[in-house]
Amino acid sequence: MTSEEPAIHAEHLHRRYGDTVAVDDVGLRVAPGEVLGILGTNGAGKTTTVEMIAGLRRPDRGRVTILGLDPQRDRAAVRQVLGVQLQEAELHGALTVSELIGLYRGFYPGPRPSGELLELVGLQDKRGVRFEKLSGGQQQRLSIALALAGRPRVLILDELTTGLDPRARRQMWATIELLRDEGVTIVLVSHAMEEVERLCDRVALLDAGRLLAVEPPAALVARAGARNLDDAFVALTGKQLEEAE
Ligand SMILES: Nc1ncnc2c1ncn2[C@@H]1O[C@H](COP(=O)(O)OP(=O)(O)OP(=O)(O)O)[C@@H](O)[C@H]1O
Repeated sequence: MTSEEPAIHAEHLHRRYGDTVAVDDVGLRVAPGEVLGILGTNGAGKTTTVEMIAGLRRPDRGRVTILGLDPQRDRAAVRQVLGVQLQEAELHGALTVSELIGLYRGFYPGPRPSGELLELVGLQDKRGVRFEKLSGGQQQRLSIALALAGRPRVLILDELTTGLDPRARRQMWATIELLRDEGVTIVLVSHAMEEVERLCDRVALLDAGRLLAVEPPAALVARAGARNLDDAFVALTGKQLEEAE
């Protein structure tokens, strides 16, 4: 980490649902241009954490800034710099791919061209197809294109490639690499070790709402005395990470 201002700064985040403590005192600093992976078993608190970072869920305690802005208080300004793809996007099913892309591009002053967005997610030949007629994987790819419409400087992706076929998954990785080269700061919630090892500068390990470690993948493997990230995850959490396909 450098001493420059972090792109994302989360401090002491805490969130409870009834009796369940979903996120317990989580702090993260993500440097500009960094790709941070968030790994954890089902229910570890990954989605709640990224929703709080994105300003979509209010923390019970703690604070977040994105490029120095408060995602709750400075909503309009944050919307201009942040792209978010969440697990289950709710989009208007009767609108076509082109219409949805046009709608989202309209939110931003200098949006990415439609053709470029479609190419980034491999949906060039689906322009005229209604959202409800797309396959699950295609809907997911469209939600990623929509997250990229405003050329975000910070991007939050919740399970980027879960449910995608191998070809679409590789294409999505290439897209992330391209955005990384453009200097976009990316938070990537993932269940796929190969994805995390390939794309992420550091990995945040969440378990039962608590942050166990934030380190480069290789450092986590070394610290756990493991052979690979899979084994390191088991060694550090005592749990097996199920691949959510
Ligand atoms: N809206 C909600 N109401 C009640 N409990 C919730 C709600 N959302 C999440 N939880 C609980 O909070 C905990 C953390 O959930 P969260 O979705 O953040 O985990 P996750 O790591 O993203 O899980 P997954 O890998 O399954 O997506 C879980 O125990 C979950 O059951």
